[in-house]
Amino acid sequence: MSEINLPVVGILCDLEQVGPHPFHMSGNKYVQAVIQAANCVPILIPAIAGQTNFKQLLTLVDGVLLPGGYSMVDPLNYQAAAAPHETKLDIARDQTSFGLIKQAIECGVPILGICRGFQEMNVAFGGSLHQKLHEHEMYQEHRENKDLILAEQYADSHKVTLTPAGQLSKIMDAQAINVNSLHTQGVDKLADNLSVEAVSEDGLCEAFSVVNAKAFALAVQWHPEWQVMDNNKNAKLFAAFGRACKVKQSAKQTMRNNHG
Ligand SMILES: N[C@@H](CCC(=O)NCCCC(=O)O)C(=O)O
Repeated sequence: MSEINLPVVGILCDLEQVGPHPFHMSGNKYVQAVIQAANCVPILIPAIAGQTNFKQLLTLVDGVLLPGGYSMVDPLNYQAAAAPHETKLDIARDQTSFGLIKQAIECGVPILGICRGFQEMNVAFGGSLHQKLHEHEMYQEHRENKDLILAEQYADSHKVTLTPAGQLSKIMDAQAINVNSLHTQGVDKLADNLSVEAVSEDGLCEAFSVVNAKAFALAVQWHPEWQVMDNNKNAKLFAAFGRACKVKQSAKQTMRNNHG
């Protein structure tokens, strides 16, 4: 019988076409990481953009997880040229994410961004992305080889150096870690209110925190949810996120007790 008073984490969905119908969905590895590594209860947040009252929705959760996703963040969101027509986009997720991010930071709700979620947080605060890192000679290959089995796609791919005395370095108790890499887009201009927490060997920003955030507000370009319980550094990241969600839950309970 699981504990009955665990914090609740909202996981943002993709809006994906399955046959003739659009579905709101997210990957099981994110759900499992919230359960096993953050010790929280996962619920899914539909990508309904303008139909969402973000303030009301955030009263229902103690934390927000922005997971990865195969679609690209629409470059029109950061005033870049329109993506080629064959690009897989998810406008509904983009718009829902941007609203969630800003409201979560405003309300001091812990937020963890992963891969696409990391990119969304940068864009939400006015940053921009390289649309195709592999077309820039300064960057190494950051995409996965989709011909390989999943375990090889999500295997460690390169090293990142953690910002000394940064939040991530403290959480992970490390100066550098090896990470997997499954992304086409990457940070170009980092938003002004974000602080670098990790950098790849080629200089690409791979993690950041929100400056002066009221609560946990971190994002990473890699996939810490992948077999998280077998990776003690990534497990520490989710555990820190879970602890922050527990603090938020307790604060909300205190508020309810004091105000009826
Ligand atoms: N589409 C973006 C982000 C890449 C990303 O999130 N990949 C993982 C998708 C599958 C998963 O959730 O593990 C880009 O390519 O930059």
